[in-house]
Amino acid sequence: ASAVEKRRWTLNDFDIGKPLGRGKFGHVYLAREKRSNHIVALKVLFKSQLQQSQVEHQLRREVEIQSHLRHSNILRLYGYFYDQKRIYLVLEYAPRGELYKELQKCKYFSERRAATYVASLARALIYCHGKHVIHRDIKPENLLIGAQGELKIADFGWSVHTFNRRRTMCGTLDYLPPEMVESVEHDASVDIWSLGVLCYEFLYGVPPFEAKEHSDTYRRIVQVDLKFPPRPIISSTAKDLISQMLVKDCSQRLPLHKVLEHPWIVQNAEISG
Ligand SMILES: Nc1ncnc(NCCc2cnc(NC(=O)Nc3cccc(C(F)(F)F)c3)s2)c1Br
Repeated sequence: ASAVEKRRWTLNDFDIGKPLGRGKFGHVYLAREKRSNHIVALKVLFKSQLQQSQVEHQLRREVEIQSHLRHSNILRLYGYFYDQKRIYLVLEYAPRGELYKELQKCKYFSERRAATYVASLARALIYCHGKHVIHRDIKPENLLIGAQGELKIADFGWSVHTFNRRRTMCGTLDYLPPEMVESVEHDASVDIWSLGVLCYEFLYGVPPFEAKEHSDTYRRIVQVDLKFPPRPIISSTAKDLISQMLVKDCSQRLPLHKVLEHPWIVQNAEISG
């Protein structure tokens, strides 16, 4: 099918299909752009809800940032349009759906599958950081699976250009590095921390600093209270990589290109085409 051409879309340009999922701000539907017959995902957001949450500027930033990103492990945002009450995001469709559902189903991933995902995310983040974009919200809920089983980072609603540092708190605390939890200056290395949290959760099925109370999670993060459970049995090289990413001092975290050279990744990640 021809690329989804950029033009002033209206809802009439699409045939709407089944619901794909629901996010905090709205539902996502499978859709087909009539002219190109291109299958897309259409996220429907209510203006009223965006206004009362005062996040319009974040949405504008997401559309702006995404219009410059082209990477096989980043879900495309082709464009947007709006009507009286709603804003519609025209997104690349990820045929194998949401990673967090896959993780719930499998409980945890094999070391090969986890390393393959971590390697593709590291490559996508190297690409983003090269364009001075930090995602800041890397977590299973924002990861989708493409037709060949490859990971796609989605939802740049919390991303920023690195020259302006933001201290906005977002969503679950689990993935936030100490400097964001303590609301101090932060830079691209926040994504390295979140990748370390993700790697741990891929292998154990739970994030490393999970606790019943918010305040306990907060304390475990700022103290980097990192413990590896006895089950499932995980290689020492995997634990070594995680320990080099979950470091309080953001300048001491393993740089993303070193993540790709780490023995655990080299020995376990399937090289994608
Ligand atoms: N199988 C699938 N294939 C493709 N997509 C699927 N789901 C949608 C994934 C998304 C990609 N990008 C997104 N972006 C936002 O939601 N942005 C957003 C929304 C509200 C407020 C804000 C803000 F204002 F707070 F920034 C920003 S959701 C699924 Br399931």
